[in-house]
Amino acid sequence: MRSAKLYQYQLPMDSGVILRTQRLATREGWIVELRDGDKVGFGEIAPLPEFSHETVEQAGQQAKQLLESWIQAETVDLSQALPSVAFGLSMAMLELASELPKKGNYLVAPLCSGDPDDLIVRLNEMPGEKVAKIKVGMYEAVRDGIVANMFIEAIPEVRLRLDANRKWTPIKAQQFAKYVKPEHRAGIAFLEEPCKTPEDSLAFSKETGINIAWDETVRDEGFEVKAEPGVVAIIIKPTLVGSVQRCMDLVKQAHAIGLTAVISSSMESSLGLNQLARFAEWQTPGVIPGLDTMQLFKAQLETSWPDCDLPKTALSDLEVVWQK
Ligand SMILES: O=C(O)CCC(=O)c1ccccc1C(=O)O
Ligand SMILES: [Mg+2]
Repeated sequence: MRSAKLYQYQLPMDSGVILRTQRLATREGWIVELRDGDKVGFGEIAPLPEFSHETVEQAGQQAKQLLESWIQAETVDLSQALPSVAFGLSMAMLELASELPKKGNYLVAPLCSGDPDDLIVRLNEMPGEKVAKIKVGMYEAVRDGIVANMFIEAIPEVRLRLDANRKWTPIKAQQFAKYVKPEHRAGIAFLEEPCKTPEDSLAFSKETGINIAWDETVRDEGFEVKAEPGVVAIIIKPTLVGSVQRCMDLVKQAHAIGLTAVISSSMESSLGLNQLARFAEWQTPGVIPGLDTMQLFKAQLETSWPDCDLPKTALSDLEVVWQK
């Protein structure tokens, strides 16, 4: 006997969270709960403003329709579903089928969006591989180059993941590269999406010898995983990409040609983030995921994130907006 519930959540965010052009004061989304006999599975559907093409309302609408068919039918076709809906529902189905392993990779790449000194402290405390993620392209390219150089000099074994989110023109990207000494360029594991177009990013990598990774490009229409000079990784943000199956296909294709696949957050609540940590441990073992986004919230939801002291809202405190 199947039953399902859709909960609505709103969680307060840290005051400094800016997404592209807007401040994100509250994170909003839906949690699905699927039950079959004594089995249960949860999933989070949370379109990210400025990144997802669908709104929270559209995702909620579609989730209700698909839940309706899940109650009635054996299988539900998620191939045409909105990415956030496909991800949340497929994750709930995976958990319901007891196919999502319990063990998670909570050793995330510390994200530096503020004071570089904080990051130095966190990196020194980090066991094993010292991987950090730094946003670049927000201020002067020259400043970004100096910051990257400083990190590599301070922690010689560091593996930086820099993320320009397609902000630079070829000239700006060159200005950045000029400040990273050639002998330090290996300290950059990769630079995500340096330029406004993939072509410019490929040219940048060729000219500078700095490895790059695709993130936005993975979500471009017609994207295919292929070997390209200078490209070493693809970033997979499941909420923006789609179903668990689609994400697993991407990981498999990346591995087949020797690329690193990095599972990354789209600012899911602690419930969704925990599932991503489990998904990352399962699908990309040994690779540090990009999940250091709990610090951007002021509250957790249902599942605790390791070592996080933020107050927690239980699912039972949320409004159930649909159930069958
Ligand atoms: O990838 C990570 O390490 C953290 C997640 C992250 O950077 C991010 C999170 C939400 C939306 C966009 C981005 C981004 O890649 O810029
Ligand atoms: Mg990015």
